[in-house]
Amino acid sequence: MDGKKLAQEVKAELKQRVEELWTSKQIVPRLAVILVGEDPASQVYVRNKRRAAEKIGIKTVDNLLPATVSEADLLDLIYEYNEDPNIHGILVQLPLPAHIDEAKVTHAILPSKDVDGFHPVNMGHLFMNMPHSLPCTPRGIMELLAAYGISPAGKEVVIVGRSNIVGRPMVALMLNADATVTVAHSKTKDLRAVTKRADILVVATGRPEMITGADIKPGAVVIDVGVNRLADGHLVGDVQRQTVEGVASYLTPVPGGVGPMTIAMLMKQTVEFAEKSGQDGY
Ligand SMILES: Nc1nc(=O)c2c([nH]1)NC[C@@H]1CN(c3ccc(C(=O)N[C@@H](CCC(=O)O)C(=O)O)cc3)C=[N+]21
Ligand SMILES: [Mg+2]
Repeated sequence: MDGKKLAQEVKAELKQRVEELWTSKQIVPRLAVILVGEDPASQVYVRNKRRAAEKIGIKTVDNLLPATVSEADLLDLIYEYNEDPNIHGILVQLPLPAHIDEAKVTHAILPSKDVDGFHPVNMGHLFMNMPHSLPCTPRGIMELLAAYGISPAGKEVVIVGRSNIVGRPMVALMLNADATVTVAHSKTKDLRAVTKRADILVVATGRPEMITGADIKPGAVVIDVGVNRLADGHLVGDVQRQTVEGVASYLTPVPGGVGPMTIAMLMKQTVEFAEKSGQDGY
């Protein structure tokens, strides 16, 4: 499944919506991005986001804060953006340094500006099937499936990983799409028995190539969320491509699968927030 190509199509559509927003309301979508410290992987993502935004016509306001920044100063910056009517979305790149409480920071973002969908209010709305903002990676996966004509309705969906960023919101999205959902994780007893049941398998563990051809049902759709940089510099997913390719009906590549869709969904959500701006709260 070609996430890179679909992401390009999504971004081309967004560019048009951004132009229309300017023509009709003179609004330019603005996204505040906050990156703390100098983690090289995070810098790559922030750069990719900025590049994508520029092409679409979204303005990004980048904040590169030193790893030593205090939690209080970081919170103050978020409060400023919360109040600023020209900022439609706020993204704090995770992970944060150990001395900063990630929950406190993500909960400080106004839910209506929470482009990542990590705020408990947004997570709660998502689980009740009345979403305002959706976590970008799970949303990107749903759009990828839809683009390939794969409906989760009535399917056995197995999600490996239970993170707040991917696994848990993925449960809600799949349930909202009428799938039968199972979540496996590091304490699951017979992982292979569980993954082999899946019609659609979503793997988000951060463990390089942990899922092999022997772990999946023939014809399964396999979504690989992993982005693992190996010591030799090359990138692998959580799924072993060589052994899974021949068994699965569809597989998302790494790179070029879920990653580009994540960025496209971040852009989409920013545009949606800008389109809603000025309307009554939600
Ligand atoms: N608040 C927050 N929101 C996030 O959405 C968020 C975050 N923090 N912290 C880090 C993770 C990771 N993440 C990725 C996004 C795009 C690619 C991506 O585009 N990957 C390319 C390859 C890029 C490369 O070469 O390294 C691909 O898969 O083709 C990867 C990873 C978003 N995250
Ligand atoms: Mg885990």
